[in-house]
Amino acid sequence: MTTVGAALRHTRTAEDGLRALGIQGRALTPTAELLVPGDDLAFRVRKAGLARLRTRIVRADAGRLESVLIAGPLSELRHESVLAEAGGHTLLTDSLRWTTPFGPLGRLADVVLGRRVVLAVLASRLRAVGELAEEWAGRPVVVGTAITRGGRLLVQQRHFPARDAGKWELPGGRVEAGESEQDAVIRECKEELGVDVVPGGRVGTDVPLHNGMLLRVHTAELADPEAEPTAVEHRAVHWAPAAELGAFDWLEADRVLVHSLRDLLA
Ligand SMILES: Nc1nc2c([nH]c(=O)n2[C@H]2C[C@H](O)[C@@H](COP(=O)(O)OP(=O)(O)OP(=O)(O)O)O2)c(=O)[nH]1
Repeated sequence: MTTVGAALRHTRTAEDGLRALGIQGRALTPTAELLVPGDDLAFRVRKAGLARLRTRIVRADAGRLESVLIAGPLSELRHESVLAEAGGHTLLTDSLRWTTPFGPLGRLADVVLGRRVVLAVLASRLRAVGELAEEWAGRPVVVGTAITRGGRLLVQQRHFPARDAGKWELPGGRVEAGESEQDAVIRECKEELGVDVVPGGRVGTDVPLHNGMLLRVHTAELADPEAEPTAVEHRAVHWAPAAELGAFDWLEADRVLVHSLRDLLA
């Protein structure tokens, strides 16, 4: 489900899903490939007689992507995509609510044109999400660990390789052959921080990495709450409150998880 969640947040899904129908859509925030709250999308929808629309992502976590209209010829538009596990599959439910400002005539255009376009866009987007999620599903996984204590998150500063030196990340590393993700979390935290942790659930969506792997973050608590993690392989470790999380010079992939990590602490 978290891989589907990542595909749903990917700018390629938003753009390709629409392009297939001759609708031009583009993410206005190209710095991240996964959309984060605050990112805007711009659309030009000729088929429905609508000129330009601009929407803003207001939520992007493991189970939900939400956007609202911020400019365009509708009085209101809200799009929610909700993911749920269903018998080994991931179920995606889309709901779109919009209001046209043109009275009865607008409502007629809605029924005749609007709904048809919306359904076609959703079907095309669903295909794009499925393709991307399938492409990522076989990737090797890097686990990241969100260790929390007293409303703070443990973050660590990399020492190497040179291009990442000074950047901040979560403890973790590659899952080895035959190892479960939870076991990898326990092993990496022992190696990197010298502490035992108890893994919990998941946080945020997966994040595709440029090296062909998939970053997947698990929550964890210290087995001994009094234990002090130390920087065994890293330059520094730090317990960060939610308000500090936006200020770190994160590895690029972690940046798109900051809002989910903040929610975890809230
Ligand atoms: N551990 C960790 N790795 C991350 C994060 N974000 C991110 O992009 N990565 C990338 C950096 C690396 O390309 C890859 C895993 O790196 P690593 O050096 O921690 O993994 P490892 O211990 O298994 O690697 P190695 O030293 O055995 O070569 O994942 C993160 O938050 N934590």
